[in-house]
Amino acid sequence: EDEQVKASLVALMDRLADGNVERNRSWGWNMSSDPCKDKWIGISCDSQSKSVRKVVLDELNLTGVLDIGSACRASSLSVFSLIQNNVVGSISEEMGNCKHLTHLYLGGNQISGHLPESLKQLSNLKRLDISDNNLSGEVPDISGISGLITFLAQNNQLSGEVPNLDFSNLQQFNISNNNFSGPIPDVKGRFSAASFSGNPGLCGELVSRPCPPTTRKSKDSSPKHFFIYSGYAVLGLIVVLFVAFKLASKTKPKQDITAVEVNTSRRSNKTSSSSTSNKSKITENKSEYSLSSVENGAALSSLVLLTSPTAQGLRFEDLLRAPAELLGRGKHGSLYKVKLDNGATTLAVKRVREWSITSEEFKTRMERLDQARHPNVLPAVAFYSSKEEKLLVYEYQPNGSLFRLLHGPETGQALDWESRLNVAAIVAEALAFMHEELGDDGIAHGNLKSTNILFNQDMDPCISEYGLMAFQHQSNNCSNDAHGSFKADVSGFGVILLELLTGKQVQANGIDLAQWVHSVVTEEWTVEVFDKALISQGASEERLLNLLQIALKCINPNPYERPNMNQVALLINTLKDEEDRSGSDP
Ligand SMILES: Nc1ncnc2c1ncn2[C@@H]1O[C@H](COP(=O)(O)OP(=O)(O)OP(=O)(O)O)[C@@H](O)[C@H]1O
Repeated sequence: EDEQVKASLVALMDRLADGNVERNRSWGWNMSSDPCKDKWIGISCDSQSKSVRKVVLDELNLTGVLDIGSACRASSLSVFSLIQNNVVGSISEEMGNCKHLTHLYLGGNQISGHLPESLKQLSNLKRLDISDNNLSGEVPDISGISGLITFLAQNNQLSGEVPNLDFSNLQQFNISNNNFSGPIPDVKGRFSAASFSGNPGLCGELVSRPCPPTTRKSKDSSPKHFFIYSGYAVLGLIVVLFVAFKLASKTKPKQDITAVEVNTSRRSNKTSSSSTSNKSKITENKSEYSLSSVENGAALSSLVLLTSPTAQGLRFEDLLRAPAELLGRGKHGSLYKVKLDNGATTLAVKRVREWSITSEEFKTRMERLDQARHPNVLPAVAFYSSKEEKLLVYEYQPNGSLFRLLHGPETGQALDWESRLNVAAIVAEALAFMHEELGDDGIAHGNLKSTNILFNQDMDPCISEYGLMAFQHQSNNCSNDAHGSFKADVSGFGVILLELLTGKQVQANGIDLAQWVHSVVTEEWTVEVFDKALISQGASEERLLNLLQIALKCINPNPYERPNMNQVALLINTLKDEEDRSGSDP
């Protein structure tokens, strides 16, 4: 397999160099040497598996033809960068092989032709830069690439409508100087006219050009579109009929998409009888579910379903009846893993005690949180509130927490430096987004720590339990206003960075991690701080130190001197970009 990877890379370089460039012998890139061991120029490898992770060939004056499909045969390739060469050719459909790509930088070349449909298969893509080329045609529908944060396509001849992207998630976006047409979508105030200028066919408030009412009509009336839309209509009808059939076959009338209240008092008798009849199935933790308010049939107690599709049709009695396994008892409550529909759906139910918040306030908070969506923040799917207790229902995340990955039985070996930096960047961005969205509402995370960073099915980190607890640490953070709770999140994030850098637990054998790091740094033994696994993997000491500096800023004892999360995210992203672009690191 290694030989095949090598052959693909050599083929890639043969076409890139294409006889125009006197291929320097010291570059490597030949069948008689090894891309990782012999450090071919522009190649970075995973230090453990010795597989090629990055190809960065920026500014080498390459003038040949791009065959990115070849590079993607190096199966674990995550970064491909070819900025500012004079490479020609087009991007082939074979790019669909690049499933692991997170960064694709092709800016400043002479690449022509259409963007291939296979672009949409790059589901892990975070940054795409195709700016300053000769690309034409429409951009394929890449709305399914949920984690995309950079889309730079300026200075091409691309046409069609503005790509349908999640603008609330994008950090960089530019399609200026192309031939895009039609209305500019709602960019959530994140981008200015400069990102759209030089496209005479675009209209909308942002470019001060009103959209003619016929823009869509004329397009939609073509026979092709008629058939497409009739197809959709028939499909929609089938779905509606299927849903109606499903709903009719259930005993209870069901809920609508948005927050629907299920009054538990009406079925309290059923609940108590069914919970008795199912006792044998339920683990010993079941007693934790015997919510007194439900048993008493309190009129206002209800399970509120939020907008997540997982919540649809969820009933309180289903939760009560299902087998529940206690996962942990934290400071603020207990957490249960609950399996529904014979294990087809697994939920995590958090039971919070002693939270002095009225049911009304709690409801407003939960609904506000439901509106602030970020792909790396786990939303609650439903909640329940009574005077005595609150329940929060989340989707169960099968891949454990950052705490487990760093300190669990499998140990932090599994997480190399690049992955740790990636986790830091993703969590920082997600937290910065939430702070921005919920700043006016004063809702911070309130309890940020590595057990609350969970890995989803794609092994992407997600912040869980956001806004679940009112701010708890005022006394340590000198402020008791909402501002203080955001600064406490920054400090919590700083401690997570320390865990990533040191591989050590926050509190071990009575030693506090932050204090320990401070003392080692003060005594100028800084390198001693870092996780030995990172050093032996050959992680760049300079970037380890840079991340440590950011962590120390975040945990500054004076909350007013801590940066805000936007600043932190920017610093970490810059660091990550440096790492991604560093062709020479091991
Ligand atoms: N949605 C989820 N899916 C899978 N595991 C989860 C989920 N939510 C929490 N966990 C894990 O369950 C365990 C217990 O969670 P819990 O929130 O009770 O603990 P904690 O975060 O240590 O405490 P607390 O949040 O109360 O301070 C933790 O290891 C956490 O990582």
